[in-house]
Amino acid sequence: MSLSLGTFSPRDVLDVLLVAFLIYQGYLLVVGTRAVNVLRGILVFAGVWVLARLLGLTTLSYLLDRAGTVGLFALVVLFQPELRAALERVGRPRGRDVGASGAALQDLARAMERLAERKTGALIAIERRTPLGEYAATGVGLDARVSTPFLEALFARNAPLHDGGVILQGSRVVAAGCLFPLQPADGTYRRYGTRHRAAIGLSELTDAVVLVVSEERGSMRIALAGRLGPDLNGTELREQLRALVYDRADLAGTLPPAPVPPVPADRGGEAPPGQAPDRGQPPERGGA
Ligand SMILES: Nc1ncnc2c1ncn2[C@@H]1O[C@H](COP(=O)(O)OP(=O)(O)OP(=O)(O)O)[C@@H](O)[C@H]1O
Repeated sequence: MSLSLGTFSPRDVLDVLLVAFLIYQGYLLVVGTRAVNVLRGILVFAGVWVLARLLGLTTLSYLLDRAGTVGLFALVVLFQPELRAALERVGRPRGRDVGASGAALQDLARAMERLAERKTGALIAIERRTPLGEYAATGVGLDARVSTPFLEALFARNAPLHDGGVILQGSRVVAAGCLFPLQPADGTYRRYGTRHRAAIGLSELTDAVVLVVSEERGSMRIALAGRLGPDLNGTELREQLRALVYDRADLAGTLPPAPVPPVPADRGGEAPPGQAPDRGQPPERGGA
């Protein structure tokens, strides 16, 4: 592309617009996921590299040059899930019912309430911009309308697909019995069981809104952007769902985090002074 205005053709404009569109789509794909942090790291790296070149720091520039070449390959490995998600998004058939409706919200919230009342554990991920195809592939593919009885039946004890997570795309249930990535057991949420850590883990790697009903406590919570929110009642759940999914808002920063239970001394931590153990949290377990 020529930089001279005289030779700046409509084709160049199209070229620039397409590149801008691709960059924007890439941004939409990674925003709200851990890839954003990696991108920030790359920007810092690039900044240091430019600075080293400007200042004529030959050894540092040489090292960063070499690291950059290797880094390109490392990026492909590192961003493999995001790259796969991007291709999946491009190849996704159009015209399916991927838009969520108010009726689906009510049915979903009602199902959550009923599951919580009966203390039936449940894990439901709602896809937003990051495609969840790779996680759906770990379970059983479905194509059903979101409805209260259907969701209740999926998680009913002894139901064949009650183990694992369910994935929703808009008003459709697209998979059940799925394996979500577990948040490491040595992280902030180490006192939580695997259902909660799977919810947090998926929300950390994608921008999905992940709902959890605790079998032990009958509580309803939302995991978003790697954080687990507090217990919600039905009204709060509906409000959050409407804002996060059905109005397509980006409220990743506004989800109030759940209080993190103190770590007992026998696990290398101490309860903060004067703080009583939080009996509202899932109890310690021997092995998840
Ligand atoms: N990686 C995972 N992906 C999806 N679901 C999972 C995963 N790991 C565990 N689960 C689900 O969580 C269930 C076990 O939950 P567990 O009791 O360990 O967690 P918890 O967070 O304490 O939840 P609860 O409060 O409901 O007991 C499993 O039976 C399974 O259905």
